[in-house]
Amino acid sequence: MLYLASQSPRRRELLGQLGVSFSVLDVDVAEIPLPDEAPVDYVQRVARDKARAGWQSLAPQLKADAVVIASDTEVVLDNRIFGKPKDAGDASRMLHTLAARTHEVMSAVWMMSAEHERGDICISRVRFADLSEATIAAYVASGEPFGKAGAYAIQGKGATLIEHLEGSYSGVMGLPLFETARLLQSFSVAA
Ligand SMILES: Cc1cn([C@H]2C[C@H](O)[C@@H](COP(=O)(O)OP(=O)(O)OP(=O)(O)O)O2)c(=O)[nH]c1=O
Repeated sequence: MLYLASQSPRRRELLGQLGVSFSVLDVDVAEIPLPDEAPVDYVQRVARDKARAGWQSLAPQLKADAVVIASDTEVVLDNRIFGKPKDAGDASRMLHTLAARTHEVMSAVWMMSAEHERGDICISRVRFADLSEATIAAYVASGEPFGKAGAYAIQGKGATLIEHLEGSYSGVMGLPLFETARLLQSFSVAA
């Protein structure tokens, strides 16, 4: 049985796109970078922590046949990590910083079974248009930035802020499907 350790509706939708059946585990892990932790290390550590928390929440009798998958997505610019905005001011500051620049979206996936645990990372490059004050204010007021790394959603109105994408659309949205399918196959889960 496959378990997705995530509260994100986007991840549910994306994993569903692969046509595999799965159950959802609610996990909540602290997302705090360690001092001097590189963004690539941070995103992979958090994905692993989420998968391990999901694994621990499983009843012992389910573990023999279980595969748990979790993911983490962060926006990175100039080595700074932009997670989910705390409030409207935070969202607005993030969008101002990202405007007219190219940032990276790092999405890590981690998978565990009784025998193995392993993960992968997908890094995409996203260029934002030059955003006016009014555009940022209207976008923040729409509510879409909340709960999204970097304060935008490529799958929503946030698409209108993006001039160029190099990489994986599903990775930016929260679950890189190429890497996920490859990992599922390596755990003998058909995808
Ligand atoms: C950049 C970007 C992020 N996001 C979302 C995906 C993730 O849900 C969120 C990043 O936060 P995460 O901490 O990766 O995930 P989460 O807390 O929402 O869910 P989980 O329970 O799995 O930990 O940002 C979009 O939906 N669209 C985008 O374009």
